[in-house]
Amino acid sequence: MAKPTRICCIGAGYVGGPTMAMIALKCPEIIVTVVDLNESRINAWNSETLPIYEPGLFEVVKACRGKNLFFSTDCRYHVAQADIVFVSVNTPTKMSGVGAGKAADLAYWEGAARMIASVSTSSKIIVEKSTVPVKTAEAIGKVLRRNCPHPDVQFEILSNPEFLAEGTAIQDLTNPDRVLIGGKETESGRAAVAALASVYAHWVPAERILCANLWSAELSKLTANAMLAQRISSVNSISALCEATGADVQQVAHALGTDSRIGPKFLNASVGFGGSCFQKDILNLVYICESVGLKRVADYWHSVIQINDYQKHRFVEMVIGSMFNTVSGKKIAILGFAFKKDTGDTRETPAIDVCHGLIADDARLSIYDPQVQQDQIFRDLSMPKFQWDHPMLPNGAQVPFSSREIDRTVSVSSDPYKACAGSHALCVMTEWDEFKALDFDRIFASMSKPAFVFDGRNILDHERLRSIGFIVYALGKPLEPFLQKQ
Ligand SMILES: NC(=O)c1ccc[n+]([C@@H]2O[C@H](COP(=O)([O-])OP(=O)(O)OC[C@H]3O[C@@H](n4cnc5c(N)ncnc54)[C@H](O)[C@@H]3O)[C@@H](O)[C@H]2O)c1
Ligand SMILES: O=c1ccn([C@@H]2O[C@H](COP(=O)(O)OP(=O)(O)O[C@H]3O[C@H](CO)[C@@H](O)[C@H](O)[C@H]3O)[C@@H](O)[C@H]2O)c(=O)[nH]1
Repeated sequence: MAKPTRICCIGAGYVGGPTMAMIALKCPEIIVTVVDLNESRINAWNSETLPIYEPGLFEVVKACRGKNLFFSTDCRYHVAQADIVFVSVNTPTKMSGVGAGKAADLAYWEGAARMIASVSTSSKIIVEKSTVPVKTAEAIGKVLRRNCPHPDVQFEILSNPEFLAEGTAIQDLTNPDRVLIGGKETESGRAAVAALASVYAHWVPAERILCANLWSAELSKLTANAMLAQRISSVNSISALCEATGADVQQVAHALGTDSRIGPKFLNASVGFGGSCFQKDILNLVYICESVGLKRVADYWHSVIQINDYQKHRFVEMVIGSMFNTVSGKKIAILGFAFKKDTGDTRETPAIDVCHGLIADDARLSIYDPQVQQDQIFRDLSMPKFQWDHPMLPNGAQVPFSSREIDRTVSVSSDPYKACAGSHALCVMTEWDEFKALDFDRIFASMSKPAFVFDGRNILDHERLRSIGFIVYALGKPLEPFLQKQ
């Protein structure tokens, strides 16, 4: 293929929007259009308030929007025009039927493929940007070929998984560790890989553009997420042992991380990992292993999720146990609801499970997050698991708590001091920088006594808090006498 001049991306979400904005910024001669069925999302991309919060994103979008970057709901038209079609639709965990609770739901992907086939009158490169099970390209190829009415139209499918993390998307896209492109080992496959590589070559050094076969690229993405999550579960499991023995998980992690074979990143003990990817992708990996008869391998990766669930339960038990085994009727401030700092995304945030655990014990929660709105928090707390990633499905599955129960027990505050006033305890759920700068003398004075801090992210100055008078639980750190079981 000659140098691509028109790119269309199906799916204007956390991946499609930022990745296409970066391509448009770096490749001014390419027309990039991001399409989505969700009209309000597209309207937001065309407005001054983008649909996602991501540091630096607005500046990139503003620099190209209306020049070579466009957002539209006219999916069929823009796909038909494109040389390269990225598919960046959601691939959530299946909620029902075969593989429910584990397998990836490829319904959105298949819908996109059928649409591409039906509107294409010219050959195209189709790029899997979504995270998909290994061998998806084969299935999608069949859908494309069987549904396209024009026999001359050829589709070359590439796997080009995305490794950006939310909150640092623009940084990650500007300076990626690597760009991975998988393609068929045929002449046309290699040509397609070269065409896509030429897009990234506008700003990514050649040695960081890795080429692989299709199945290796697909599997690398699932494995990368599984291994990142595995590091967190490993250090989180050790955080429990630290509390039991008087070791300090941050000191242990530092000692481990200075071994150049281990490295220092992704060793921060936490209340648990969240986000739309880790759990979903590990469950998908587990399902694939089970499907090919590798039960021992499936069990190994499943244990990463089990430890993550254990960590969240352990945190709830610590809160309730420390507060004399009951939080019934007690106000507890929840600082942070997003799954990590610098994002407003709440998908699979550990805060949901912790809040549910506390509500089950009849606590009254007062939640503050600088980027998450009240309606989102209420939706998350009254929604069944996995429903968050099915934006187009009607409601219906069973909810853990009714909306009425959530209304009765939860309030959301736009001011952290109001959230904490009158509370018995505050729980740090997200590592927002602004929490470190709060006036804890003022907060302590406004709280019931004994006043507890449960730091699920280890971001606060625990010694200072103790000197103010707080009882402090710091995850994976030696327990102060008040918190030790007799
Ligand atoms: N969120 C991340 O940080 C991240 C990072 C790397 C990879 N991924 C993967 O990328 C994919 C997309 O993730 P996301 O977070 O951007 O999801 P998202 O839910 O934010 O966005 C997906 C968008 O696709 C749209 N869509 C679905 N079907 C469509 C169709 N047939 N036609 C047009 N639009 C359609 C939806 O309306 C939605 O706006 C997933 O497979 C995910 O696992 C996500
Ligand atoms: O040492 C750590 C690092 C992270 N986390 C938590 O792990 C979760 C995930 O964090 P992170 O990986 O930074 O964010 P994501 O946006 O979920 O990004 C992951 O998932 C994306 C989607 O597949 C991939 O593209 C990225 O490479 C991968 O890092 C969050 O809850 C973090 O708080 C920890 O608890 N301890």
